Amino acid sequence: MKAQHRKPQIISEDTHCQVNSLIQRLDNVKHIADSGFWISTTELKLLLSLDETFINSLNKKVLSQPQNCKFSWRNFECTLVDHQFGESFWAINTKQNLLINNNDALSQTPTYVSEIPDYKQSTLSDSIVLKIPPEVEVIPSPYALIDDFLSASQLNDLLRYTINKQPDFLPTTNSASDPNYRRSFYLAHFPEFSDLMVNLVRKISPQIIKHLDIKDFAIGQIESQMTAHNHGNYYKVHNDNGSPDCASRILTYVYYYYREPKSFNGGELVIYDSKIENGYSVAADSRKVIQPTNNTIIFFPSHCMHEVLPVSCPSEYFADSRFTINGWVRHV
Ligand SMILES: O=C(O)CCC(=O)C(=O)O
Ligand SMILES: [Fe+2]
Repeated sequence: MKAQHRKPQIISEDTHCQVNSLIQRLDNVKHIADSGFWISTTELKLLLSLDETFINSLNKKVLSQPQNCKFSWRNFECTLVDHQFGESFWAINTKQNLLINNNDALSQTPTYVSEIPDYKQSTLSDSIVLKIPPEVEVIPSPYALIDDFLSASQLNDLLRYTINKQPDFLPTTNSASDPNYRRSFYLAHFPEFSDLMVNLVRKISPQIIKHLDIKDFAIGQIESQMTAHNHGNYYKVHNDNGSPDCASRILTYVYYYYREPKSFNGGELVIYDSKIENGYSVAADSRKVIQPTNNTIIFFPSHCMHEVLPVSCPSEYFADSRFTINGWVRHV
């Protein structure tokens, strides 16, 4: 069959205006969704150009079934969130994984999600049947990495110092009741290098705080510890400010170093994004995997869930360990 060539259609001025005003309207809705502002039913009617019949049925729904009262409009979801001064208020969310009957994709007819049966039972039929897997908002975890943090001679001295201190390293403990939560060794007292590291971290923290978009805070104490992860060592998923004595930790830093050539594998730092579950911030499925590269330092918010994957260090020599100086920037 011959390919059919069509003349390109010339878009009229009128169509052009309609397209522009549609884009403007969708942008406005997205703006409200992104800002998290609540809007009243009257404002919603204007914003989405909803007709009177729909608003009447929506108001009925609000009265009869205020829980889980939501409806879809294009790729947005409007959810009833509050009543104030006799007015209903709505939050708008952008839908992520929309599974939608294509015929309806352009329809502006809103659909009550609460009228749709169970998600699993839904089929794509002629009627408006929308999906909606339970939507979970994932909050990405930010981090900042700096390469070549110490000079070559500082790194060299630090390595020599660390290896000489092997007899003073102790097995780590953890506030979790599970004794298998963490396996590694630490040194609490190393003034020759903790002062150096804490001073550098104090100097750079204001920039990091800005970069990570962390709400500005007055920097107080900065803690530091030296750690060694050898064969089979790890640290399971945790955050660094979950117990009352750690609650003022805002920023975590981890400086990585080791003897070259590198004689271990694994030991990646995994930082999980967050999601809210039953009012608590928990680890989402999405994560960033950070290689513990020699002479790099990483910063991330202390509330983010993270873990250290198991280290394989065939020689089992202490000197071949994955070493860190890590710690926390507290608010005053
Ligand atoms: O060693 C690392 O990469 C992270 C260590 C850690 O999470 C901690 O000490 O709290
Ligand atoms: Fe940690």
